Amino acid sequence: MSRVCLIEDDPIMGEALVERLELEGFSVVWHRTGSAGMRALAAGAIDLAVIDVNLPDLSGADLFARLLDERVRIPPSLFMTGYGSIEDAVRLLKLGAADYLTKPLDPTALIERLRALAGGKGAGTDAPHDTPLGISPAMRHLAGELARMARHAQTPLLIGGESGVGKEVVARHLHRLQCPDAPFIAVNCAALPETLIEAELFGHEKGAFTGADRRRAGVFEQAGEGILFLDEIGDMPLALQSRLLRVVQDRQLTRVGGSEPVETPTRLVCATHQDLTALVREGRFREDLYYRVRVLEIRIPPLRERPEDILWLAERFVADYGRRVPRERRVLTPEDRERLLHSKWPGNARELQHLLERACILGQGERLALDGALDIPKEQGLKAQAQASERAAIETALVEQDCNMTATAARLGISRKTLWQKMKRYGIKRIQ
Ligand SMILES: Nc1ncnc2c1ncn2[C@@H]1O[C@H](COP(=O)(O)OP(=O)(O)OP(=O)(O)O)[C@@H](O)[C@H]1O
Repeated sequence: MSRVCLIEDDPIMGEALVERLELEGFSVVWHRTGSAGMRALAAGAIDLAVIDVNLPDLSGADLFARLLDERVRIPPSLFMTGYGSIEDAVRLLKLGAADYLTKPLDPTALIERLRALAGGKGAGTDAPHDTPLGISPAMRHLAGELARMARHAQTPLLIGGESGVGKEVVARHLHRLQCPDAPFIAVNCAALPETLIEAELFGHEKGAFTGADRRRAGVFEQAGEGILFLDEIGDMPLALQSRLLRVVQDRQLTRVGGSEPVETPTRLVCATHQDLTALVREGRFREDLYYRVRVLEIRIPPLRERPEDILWLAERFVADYGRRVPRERRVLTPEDRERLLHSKWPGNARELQHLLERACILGQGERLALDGALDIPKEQGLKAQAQASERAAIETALVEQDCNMTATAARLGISRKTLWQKMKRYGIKRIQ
């Protein structure tokens, strides 16, 4: 059953719409202010939104723009505008709204548009936007598991799965379900130098080591009652594993150079693309910590094992591009879809995302340029693949930073000069 979020302040119209939508088989949550509606949309688990443009606290257009700024995954949204507010409607369409209907509203037209947006299947069926993680049976099941796990707010969770499969996306989804108002802090254990991990995790007291000129909270403390996401937990050095174990066991930590214990209510969510059992057998991961971090466990299947999600993800990535670069709205053709379905996606969702980003950037009009973007044959070896991935990263950063060279270079962690040289080498043009 499709879930509709109705944001409408008029009590009579609101009541009537709720009644009609429910009669038509939709499940409805009704909010009378823009801020309450925004919170509901940000919390996810909504398939479609119907939003009045004139709300008491903020306009529907501002609500939509704010959600975009916060990079919330917004469900297909229909706006209801008063007669004569066509400018608002145009602005909304440019921002990525699905459509608008003018008041006085024709409820039957509204239902038809909602059915079309729910995948043409109507309410009560499995719409493409039914879950925030994917439409495959595996991802639907996983979404259900996460909803249950969210109720056990202190139990550690281990997320397994190949690289790029969406482990952080799943952790963030759990956060939205469990504690959207508390922090979500992500740390990649593989990316931190060994000497820094301890202070980064547990914080340090003033004078704990050279350069520690003030007390600093570690990520555990920063996460507070929220979630600490430790990515690549298999790469954590053994010495630190025992410290982490004590913190998870005792639910308190001691800062580096300190002696006072500090309580930690944080939920630990760890992720790994490695086989932790094998690491335990090889003596590279502590067995006791292994049991402690995997009290709850989920494994995200690779994309090739859930082909139903390929086009679902693809549509989202293309729509994301359209939201970020509204003047360039691209649409997948049936041939594009066919080609995407036939790839094996060894790099999973991340590979699909990079490919589509690149194909959108290179595309023209409504067409994506899948040619070339798709053909990075593995036979060309690691160098060609690394270059293709470097090129995609540069193009993505350029789009995200609106082609601002300084910001793009900073985002990529390289100098402007290096960025220019690489753009020249790859023939990347600044697209304004
Ligand atoms: N269900 C999803 N919906 C939308 N985007 C997704 C989904 N799954 C993955 N992605 C996108 O794919 C990319 C990779 O996802 P993510 O970083 O969560 O993977 P990961 O498994 O944590 O990767 P790694 O093992 O390399 O850390 C991200 O940019 C993410 O936005």
